[in-house]
Amino acid sequence: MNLRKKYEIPNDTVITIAGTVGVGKSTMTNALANALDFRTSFEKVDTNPYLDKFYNDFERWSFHLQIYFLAERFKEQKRIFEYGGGFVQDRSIYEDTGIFAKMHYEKGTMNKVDYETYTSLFEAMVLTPYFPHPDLLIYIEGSLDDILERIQVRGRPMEQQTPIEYWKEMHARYEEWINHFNACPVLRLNINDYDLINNEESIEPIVERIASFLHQTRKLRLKV
Ligand SMILES: Nc1ncnc2c1ncn2[C@@H]1O[C@H](COP(=O)(O)OP(=O)(O)O)[C@@H](O)[C@H]1O
Ligand SMILES: Nc1ncnc2c1ncn2[C@H]1C[C@H](O)[C@@H](COP(=O)(O)O)O1
Repeated sequence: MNLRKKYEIPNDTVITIAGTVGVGKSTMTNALANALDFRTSFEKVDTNPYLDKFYNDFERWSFHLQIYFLAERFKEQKRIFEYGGGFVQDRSIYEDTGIFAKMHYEKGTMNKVDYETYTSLFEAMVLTPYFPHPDLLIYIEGSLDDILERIQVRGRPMEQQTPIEYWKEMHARYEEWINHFNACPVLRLNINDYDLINNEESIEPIVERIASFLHQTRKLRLKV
């Protein structure tokens, strides 16, 4: 059944899914798009020409990778706009700068000049009135241990071989980042509160929460 109609979710809605690597964004993107009959926008991991190289040598490839991701996400943003919304997006553009680029700069694996070049490009592209922000960002959170286990189970060698310290640092940064994020409304979900793998039905209460959240934020926006 199309839950979008049941819960009166506008068909131009754009939902973006945020959260650390392995937390379950792609799984949520598929389940939600399926339930709402929306299109999906995924990060391309297998065809990314820099990702493997990046995991082997952060310093050498972090700038190239950030530019690649920025270009890819911007193209996706354009596609979403051209369709007039009705999308679930796997990972937000805000995480590229707020988590990844910042972390690599602060940890010394991206140099200052590259970081400044990247952030000025990001700001020119994203921090403009012409850039449409999503209607909702769903932030998925879970314990570090659960996430490390998921990374192992999923089995991308480049991630499995990365030291745990990297994921620990990222996990802590995500908590800090989401507590200050204000580019669009945020709905937080904990991975212990649903199980999309073993119980497909568990998407419905999530859709219900999304609907009530969207109706509230849209009403609030109409009032101001
Ligand atoms: N609710 C869940 N319960 C158990 N495992 C899950 C759940 N959601 C996702 N996973 C598993 O966790 C791993 C990472 O999920 P994925 O959606 O690829 O994460 P992300 O896109 O955030 O990196 C995958 O192996 C996936 O099957
Ligand atoms: N902006 C990014 N910088 C570095 N690495 C990134 C960035 N965006 C995604 N990634 C990596 C992290 C994962 O290894 C893959 C896919 O992410 P996932 O959270 O599994 O969807 O790309």
